[in-house]
Amino acid sequence: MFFTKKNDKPTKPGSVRETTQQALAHYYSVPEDTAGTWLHAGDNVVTVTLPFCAMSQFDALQEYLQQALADAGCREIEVVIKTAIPSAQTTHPPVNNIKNIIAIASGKGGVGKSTTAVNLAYALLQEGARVGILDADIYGPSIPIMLGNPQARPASSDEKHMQPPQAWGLVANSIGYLVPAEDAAVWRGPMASRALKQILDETLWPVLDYLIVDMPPGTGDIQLTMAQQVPLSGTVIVTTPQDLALADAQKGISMFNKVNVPVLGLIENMSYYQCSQCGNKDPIFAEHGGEALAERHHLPLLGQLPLNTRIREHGDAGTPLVVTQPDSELAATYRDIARAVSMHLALSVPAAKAEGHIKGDPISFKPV
Ligand SMILES: Nc1ncnc2c1ncn2[C@@H]1O[C@H](COP(=O)(O)OP(=O)(O)OP(=O)(O)O)[C@@H](O)[C@H]1O
Repeated sequence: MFFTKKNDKPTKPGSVRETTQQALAHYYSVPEDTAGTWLHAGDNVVTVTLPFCAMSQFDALQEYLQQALADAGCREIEVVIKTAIPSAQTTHPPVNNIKNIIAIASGKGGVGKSTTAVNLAYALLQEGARVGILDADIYGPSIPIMLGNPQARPASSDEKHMQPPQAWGLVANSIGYLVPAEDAAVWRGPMASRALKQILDETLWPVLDYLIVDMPPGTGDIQLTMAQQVPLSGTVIVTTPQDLALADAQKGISMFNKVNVPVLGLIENMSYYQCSQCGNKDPIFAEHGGEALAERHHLPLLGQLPLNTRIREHGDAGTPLVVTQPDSELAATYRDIARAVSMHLALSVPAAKAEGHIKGDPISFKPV
């Protein structure tokens, strides 16, 4: 896939810039012109500024580029790798301090959308991005429990704006922090979407590369209104491999297409059961469902996650797996998906022309 490392190397000799450009294009399977826009070649230093987060690959990428330069006879060149994530263009005005809002959606309930949203948010954080999460699941907010801070309350000094709670470096806001569950459960559609917009606009978000929005399940009026109200850079659809979930995921794709929100790809959750004792993989639902759906819509399958007891246990305990077991194979899979989401957004959605909405310190915000 486009976000994984290739084993063979280009051998053509050339200047520092040309060699680095070719090697970088090869490493990420992108056109050379694209790789060229990420490069600055100075006298003895080449600086690569990636428009996506991929911190776990920095060492390997640096070594790969250095080797390509050495092979081309360019010696003693320092390779510096950085990340600068741009704001993607959106049809609606952006939210202060947020570069990109990515919705995590599913046509069907219970497919693991919230679990995926939380672990993906931490995986993006581990890949070097600044990340927040917004629980838009007004009727069933589960993010506070999954972050282990259901008692947290956003602080407010002016009764108008909220300082979002934090958990392990992730800033978060949720209707679950603000009103008792039984109150929100009886809200009608317009009130629920107004509440979401209000939380989004009235939270004092620090500068974020990505705000992950955990959408309510389904493709009804509420979801449609929310998708229209929030300036989304893109959406990721979570599905399981069964036919029923796939049919609903298809409806989700159509809904976002209708409101012109780019669908960045699919994540197949519970792709197979993985025994926690022996590691054996068993496709208990169905096989290749996500792959087929992705192919049909010309979308990337951004990753596949197993049905694994540890994922559920960590979600229930409020100790997200990616945070508490960062060295596990599962956490590495979430990071692969995070890099794929970030890279796909950077490559497929044009960057905004200006970033006037990035103001810095949220304390300096003027009341709206
Ligand atoms: N890959 C997985 N392996 C094991 N359990 C999982 C996995 N993904 C999610 N779960 C579990 O499945 C249940 C439903 O997950 P989650 O709440 O994330 O789904 P959802 O799609 O957000 O649900 P809702 O539609 O209610 O918002 C939870 O108990 C969660 O821990």
